[in-house]
Amino acid sequence: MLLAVDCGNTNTVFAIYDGNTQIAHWRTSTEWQRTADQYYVWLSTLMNMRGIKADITDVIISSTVPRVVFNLRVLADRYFNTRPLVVGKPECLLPVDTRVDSGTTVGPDRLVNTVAGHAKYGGNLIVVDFGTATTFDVVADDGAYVGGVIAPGVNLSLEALHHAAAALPHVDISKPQKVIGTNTVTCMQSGVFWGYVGLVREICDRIKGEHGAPMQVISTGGLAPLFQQTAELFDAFEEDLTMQGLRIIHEYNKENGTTL
Ligand SMILES: Nc1ncnc2c1ncn2[C@@H]1O[C@H](COP(=O)(O)OP(=O)(O)O)[C@@H](O)[C@H]1O
Ligand SMILES: CC(C)(COP(=O)(O)O)[C@@H](O)C(=O)NCCC(=O)O
Ligand SMILES: [K+]
Repeated sequence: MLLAVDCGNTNTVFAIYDGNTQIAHWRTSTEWQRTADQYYVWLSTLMNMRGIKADITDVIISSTVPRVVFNLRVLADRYFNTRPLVVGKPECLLPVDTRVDSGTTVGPDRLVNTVAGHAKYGGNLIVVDFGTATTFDVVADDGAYVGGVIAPGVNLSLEALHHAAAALPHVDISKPQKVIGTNTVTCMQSGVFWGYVGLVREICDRIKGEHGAPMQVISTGGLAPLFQQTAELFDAFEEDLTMQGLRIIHEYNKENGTTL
């Protein structure tokens, strides 16, 4: 079985695959200090609760937080006796090209989203991932990652207002019924929610204009369901695009004989 780990700046998701089938997934907060032993206690408890036998033979990791990779490597080595594939490392092959400025780093989550988007929807895509940051990944006709956009995340924007202004409280995001807020909380929610709807629409329109071919827009990430209610922004919603991509990349490396 495969253990796939998608580590974002806020949350880390672990998923277990038996072949192409996802058997379970669990989410924990991202903390670079967490040790391999701590991960294992947490993971094995959840696996036992679901009656999943721990016959993990392979591990694949995508992490936007470089520091957590060390302990995840130890987890794979100590408890599953395997060397993990780490997306972004030279030994991890990708089934798509990356065409960006030389010497630049692309977030592994964006590469993984590109792979999954291409596998399911072909080329000419914009993948919008509502995570800690909101990323727009542009997938070319042939499935290559050719760049994109990084915008401050939805919760990050609300937190920034709260931290910078003494009278603005911590507010959870939700879709306000009206644009005109009648109290501080609904004013802030309106600014971020409707501001975000505008941001997504404008960025996608401009990407489509520059790209010069019709494109499909796919949404994913923790806060994507919130914007799914504004249906006209997206052609499709994928709950776990990054996980799907990790499974595909693992399979690709197996088929292409990567020995780890
Ligand atoms: N179901 C949810 N409801 C509300 N907020 C959520 C939900 N899931 C995730 N979030 C929040 O959305 C943001 C992005 O989450 P996530 O996609 O897990 O981020 P990342 O991949 O960057 O770690 C975080 O601020 C997180 O707290
Ligand atoms: C843009 C990101 C911070 C998004 O991370 P996330 O919101 O998933 O935690 C991450 O993809 C990253 O660190 N990227 C490196 C720079 C780049 O992709 O160009
Ligand atoms: K993201």
